[in-house]
Amino acid sequence: MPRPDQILTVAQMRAAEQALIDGEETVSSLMERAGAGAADYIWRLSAGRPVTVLCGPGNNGGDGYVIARILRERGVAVQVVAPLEPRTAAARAARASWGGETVAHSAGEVFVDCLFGSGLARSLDPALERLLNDLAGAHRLRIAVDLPSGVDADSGACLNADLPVFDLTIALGAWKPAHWQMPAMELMGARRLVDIGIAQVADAMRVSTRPHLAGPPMGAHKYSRGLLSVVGGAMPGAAVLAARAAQGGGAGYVRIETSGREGLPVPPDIVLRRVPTEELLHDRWIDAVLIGPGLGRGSEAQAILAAVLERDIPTVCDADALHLLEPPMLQGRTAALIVTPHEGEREALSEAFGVVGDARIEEVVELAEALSAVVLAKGPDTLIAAPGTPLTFMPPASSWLSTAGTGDVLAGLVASRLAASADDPVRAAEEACWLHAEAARLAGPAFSAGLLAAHLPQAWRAFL
Ligand SMILES: NC(=O)C1=CN([C@@H]2O[C@H](COP(=O)(O)OP(=O)(O)OC[C@H]3O[C@@H](n4cnc5c(N)ncnc54)[C@H](O)[C@@H]3O)[C@@H](O)[C@H]2O)[C@@H](O)CC1
Ligand SMILES: [K+]
Repeated sequence: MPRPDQILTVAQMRAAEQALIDGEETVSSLMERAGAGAADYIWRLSAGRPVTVLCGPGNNGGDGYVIARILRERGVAVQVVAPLEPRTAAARAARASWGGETVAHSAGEVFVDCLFGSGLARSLDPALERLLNDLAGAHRLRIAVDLPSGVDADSGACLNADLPVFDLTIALGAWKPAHWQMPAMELMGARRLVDIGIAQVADAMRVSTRPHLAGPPMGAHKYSRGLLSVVGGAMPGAAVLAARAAQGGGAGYVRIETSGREGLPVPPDIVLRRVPTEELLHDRWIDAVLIGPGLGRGSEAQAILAAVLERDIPTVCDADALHLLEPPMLQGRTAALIVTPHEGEREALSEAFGVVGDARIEEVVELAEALSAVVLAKGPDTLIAAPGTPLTFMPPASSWLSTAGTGDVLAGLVASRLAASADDPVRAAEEACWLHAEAARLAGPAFSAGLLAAHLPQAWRAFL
């Protein structure tokens, strides 16, 4: 049985389809199944309203003719707009079985985009781009089949500057990377998947599914639930915020260690340890370390980072630490390392570690290899990469997370989950993202980072 969370590149999708065609299936039988699955969604959503289907020259267009035929059989008034003749045998057969006329333009209620799917090879020429936008603008409800036309399936790039936004995108057979990547994701509206019998592909990428988190067992104590040290630096507020979040992430014992002298607004339930740099983390019970939020970027900060990494304890590096990290600091390390860069930090890391990829997805994967670390590349389309492990895509979270300090909260959460389960850093990163997203949902619109952290205890309820 395929997992509904698998994400396939165009090449993997073609190979998986070919495997079915080498068996009992034909392109036409797959097209019939894909079209029927999409037609079901469209029929429900159109609720008796007339439907316009825009059909392109390839098999995505073929799906469109199947959808048009099935909707007409169910009594829906259907118009087909076909600016290009079908070019594949299966699409020609689907057009023949539709049998109806085609029109040059249509306006009304429901628009279905079957112009191009995963076979899009270049940007839409101006006439097609205009037609697509005109039709989308002339209908109330917009549905894209497999992918919105104009989107590159593998990278999530938009090949045209001006593409319409859809209410629903119906993915066929399996998710493609574009379904979970910006900027394409922003065009898709809600996403639904139609199963057409594609098998599970070995080493397929996946979209993260909601985890189940266990509460502490009956015999738990603060050390068994994980001891986390947050290393403070020049700007102590960020470390305190991260430590607050870490408490909400489930670690049993969260402390801040600092070699600085600055006054820290540390709440009474977070232990503060002031020690010289060479004595940082001198406690064999420490399960995980977080370093970076508020660390600073000077030579002192760099010395602290080097000393911390040398301790070879499971570590999360965020913020300033990502600008200071250099290959020699990781030599000889065996403990887990998680880095949590946003776009700018990821670019800095790529430069420091000599990583050059063609696209974000490849670059994140290569960065994980170069660092021998889990890379949590955060943003509206967060990716989690680890050496030798298929890439994980996180479903999008609230866009209200785009405010100062939410990265410190996420770093605290990742470190907290790592302290609780250092044997599986990918899982720790994933769990942290889910808690972060759920807390954002609960905190409502326009929240501050502090309020986000304050909602973590309630966020847990969604995963217990
Ligand atoms: N291959 C299969 O077995 C199945 C494919 N399915 C559908 O088929 C789609 C993929 O089919 P195709 O590979 O035919 O791809 P498309 O339907 O996306 O179209 C590709 C065709 O358009 C041309 N083309 C690409 N970019 C163009 C541009 N900018 N302007 C003008 N022409 C352009 C290509 O040369 C090719 O002829 C999927 O997205 C899905 O909707 C489904 O029917 C299920 C079965
Ligand atoms: K499409």
